[in-house]
Amino acid sequence: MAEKTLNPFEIVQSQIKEACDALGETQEVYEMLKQPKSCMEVAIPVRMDNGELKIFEGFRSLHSDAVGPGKGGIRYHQNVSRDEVKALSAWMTFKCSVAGIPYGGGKGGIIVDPREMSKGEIERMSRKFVELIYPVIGEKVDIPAPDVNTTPEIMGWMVDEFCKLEGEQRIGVFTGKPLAIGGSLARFEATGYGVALMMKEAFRVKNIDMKGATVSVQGFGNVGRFAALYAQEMGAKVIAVSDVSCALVNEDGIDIAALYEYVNIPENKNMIKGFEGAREYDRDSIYDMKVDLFAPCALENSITSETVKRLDAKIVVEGANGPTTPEADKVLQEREILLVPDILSNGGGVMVSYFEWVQNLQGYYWSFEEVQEKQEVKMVNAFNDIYKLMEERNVTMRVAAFMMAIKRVADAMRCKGWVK
Ligand SMILES: NC(=O)C1=CN([C@@H]2O[C@H](COP(=O)(O)OP(=O)(O)OC[C@H]3O[C@@H](n4cnc5c(N)ncnc54)[C@H](O)[C@@H]3O)[C@@H](O)[C@H]2O)C=CC1
Ligand SMILES: O=C(O)CCC(=O)C(=O)O
Repeated sequence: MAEKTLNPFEIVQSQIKEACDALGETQEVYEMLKQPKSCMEVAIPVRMDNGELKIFEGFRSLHSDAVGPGKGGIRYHQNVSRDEVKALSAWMTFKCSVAGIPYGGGKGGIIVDPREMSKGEIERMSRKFVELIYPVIGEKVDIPAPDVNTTPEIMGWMVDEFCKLEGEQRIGVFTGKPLAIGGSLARFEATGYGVALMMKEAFRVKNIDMKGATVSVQGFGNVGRFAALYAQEMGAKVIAVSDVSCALVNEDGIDIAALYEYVNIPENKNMIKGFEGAREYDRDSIYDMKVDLFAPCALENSITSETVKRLDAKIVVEGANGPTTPEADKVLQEREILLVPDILSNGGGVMVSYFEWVQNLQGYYWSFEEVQEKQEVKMVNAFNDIYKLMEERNVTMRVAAFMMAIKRVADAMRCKGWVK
């Protein structure tokens, strides 16, 4: 049977509806949350290296600022769309709420394949994008950060552009910056580290010893590589990883630290293909691995009604945003596979972005260990609260996470008199 929808915006709307119904929330709350407050669309002119002028389409969506300023990354990808950015901004509202940090949700994106551009072209496009979205971002308005294909270096150009327009230092307007200009220690590792912490909690509640437990990770970018690295450090055996180029399998465990070094060699272009410590398959073979835990850390719509049939795992921990479709969600539930949802499990990134922002505003910086300790306490508490709610209300962990998130946002909207 074909999927009802793979449109992430329709998917997030269905998730909001399900949680509002389970909470017995008012129609007003649903109406306020089912779409973003604003979504700016911009045409970004970029002079390419060959002298040609190209126009790229970009977006910045602010889903909600009920709890605080918008917060969320900027994605560069050829499949970015207005609906995708709107959906991602809504997930940010609920992710920040679950994380217990004082932000709403925002997200940005440009329809572009940065692999086809030079560094100079990417820099010019990034700076122009900031100039165009300048009216809707700010340290206390909406605070962007990295996402797919955007890096600390790009955040550096962006913050520089913003501060020039502002005429003063406002470095808290972007997070995920390089350390030399106000980035936080442990931000680069934060999302993947958080995913690994959530793996640890999931193994605990499922009574599976993490030492020697088998794990597969889809995606070996910022999130996937640190999820795999920390999972291995915590004792798990990462037997398969994949990225756009291929899947790598080694039943004795892949040496993730060595693979990390390998992808960082410039000629390997950030890809795992050609690594010698494992067998190579096509990238979708990752779905066929028998493992204790599968972590999708690439893009949306990875686990669909089709691919879910191939999964043989006891736990799924979502590193990506929106990797599981609602139909696949139901199948996982029927098969009693525990799913730790994205708005909880990949919240480590925005949590440490929040710590970066706090450090920027206070002008005083914490050590790597201090940041990771704060992150661990917050994430483990959130896991336990959501797990408890799941048991009490006999719902999935995703519905429980949405219920907790929506309740907090609804309370804020009521306090401001926006809804009854
Ligand atoms: N970077 C961050 O702090 C956060 C990222 N996320 C989400 O995590 C996901 C990954 O983001 P990043 O790691 O930052 O992006 P990235 O650009 O660093 O890496 C993406 C990875 O996915 C791989 N990939 C793409 N298509 C694939 C496919 N069909 N099969 C297998 N691998 C594929 C790429 O090769 C790359 O390894 C996205 O959904 C993003 O929104 C969520 C929270 C925070
Ligand atoms: O670090 C941030 O502010 C946002 C990260 C992000 O875009 C996400 O969690 O999806």
